[in-house]
Order: sequence, then structure tokens, then C-alpha cells
Amino acid sequence: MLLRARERAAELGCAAVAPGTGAVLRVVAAALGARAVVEVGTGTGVAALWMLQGMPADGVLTTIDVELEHQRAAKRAFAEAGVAPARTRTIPGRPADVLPRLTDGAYDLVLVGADPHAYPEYVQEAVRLLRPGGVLAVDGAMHRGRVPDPARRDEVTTVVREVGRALRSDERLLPAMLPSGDGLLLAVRR
Ligand SMILES: C[S@@+](CC[C@H](N)C(=O)[O-])C[C@H]1O[C@@H](n2cnc3c(N)ncnc32)[C@H](O)[C@@H]1O
Repeated sequence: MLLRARERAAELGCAAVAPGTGAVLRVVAAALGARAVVEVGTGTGVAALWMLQGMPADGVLTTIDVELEHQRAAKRAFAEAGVAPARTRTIPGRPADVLPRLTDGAYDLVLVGADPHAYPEYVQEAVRLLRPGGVLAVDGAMHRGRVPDPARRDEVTTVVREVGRALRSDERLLPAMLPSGDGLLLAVRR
């Protein structure tokens, strides 16, 4: 099912987490016993399927995307994988509009993986949503390997680099960068 979701992502021109990143997210979800997960950027459901595999059977994943076509593909992937409908909440819309409606401190894991320009806003919302001990995951935190290269000063690289800096200096968080896929930044909420 993961393979099909990945193929559909390629057909729709939508990126998906690397297999190594997906495997890490599954382990993190399992280690947290994550019953409540938020994903910013549904895509065709690749990362969601990985996380659902690690979550307990009564865990619910809330996933947000602006592209209805991507979410339709994700819903199809969830159904094909035998995921019970009650385990996913697929919300169409802009994360900037949807995230403020979600409850403070109610989530175990938040994955941010859409629109790097908006990462500063999404990660702030994510920190608010996490319970103590919960984990923020930022996919694409190396932005095509450009973030560690100081010569790269284009707009997106600069935004993603600043997000990493801000998370490292945020006393509410314990961050670590994993060299998986395009960089997976994980930060535990103290
Ligand atoms: C990289 S894909 C997400 C992939 C998914 N997390 C996975 O690994 O399977 C990015 C998704 O973010 C969505 N997206 C891009 N800009 C967005 C925005 N401003 N607001 C919400 N979603 C956005 C795209 O429609 C796309 O489906």
C-alpha cells in the first residue's frame, strides 16, 4: 500500500517522505504510544501510513492539506491499507486556518511537511499542540542538503535554516537532526 501511495505521489507531482524517514516516524509513533497525531501536508498518505503503523489501534491521525486531489488519493490509500475510517481525520484547508482550531497540549506527535515558507508558523503551532514529552517532526529540514551550506542564501533555505536555529534555542524543546531523507528534525517537547 505504501508503494501505491508513493506511485500516486509521483503521478501527482507531490513529494513524499523517504522510506528511512517513514520508518523513523513509525518508531517514534510506537515509542510514544501516540494516540493523537497531527500531520501538516497529507500528500497522498505515505507518511500517514507509516505513522499509523506505529500508532495503537485506537490512535487517530489528523491530517491537513490544501490539495483535495492529494487528500482523495490519501483516503484511497488508507482504505486500501485497511485503516478504519475512525482512525483518520482528513481536513482540507490551509494549515494556518486549521491549526489554531486544534486543542493545546492534546497531541503526541506533530509532523510538519508542507510549504517550507510557512514552517516558522507551523512549528510554533505544533509546539502549542504538543503534550509534554510529545515530539515535533520537521521533514525536509536540510532542504535538499542546502541548509548546512552557508553559501546557500536563497529564500526557502534561509527560512528552513532559521527554523532549525529557532528550535535549537527554544528552551521548551530538545531537538536532534537525523540525516534521513532530506533531513528529519525531531524535537521533544519538555
Ligand atoms: C511533501 S507533500 C507531503 C507529503 C506527506 N507528508 C508524505 O510524506 O506522504 C506536501 C503537501 O503539502 C501540501 N501543501 C503545500 N503547500 C501547502 C500549504 N500552503 N498549505 C497546506 N498544504 C500545502 C501539498 O498539497 C502537498 O500535498
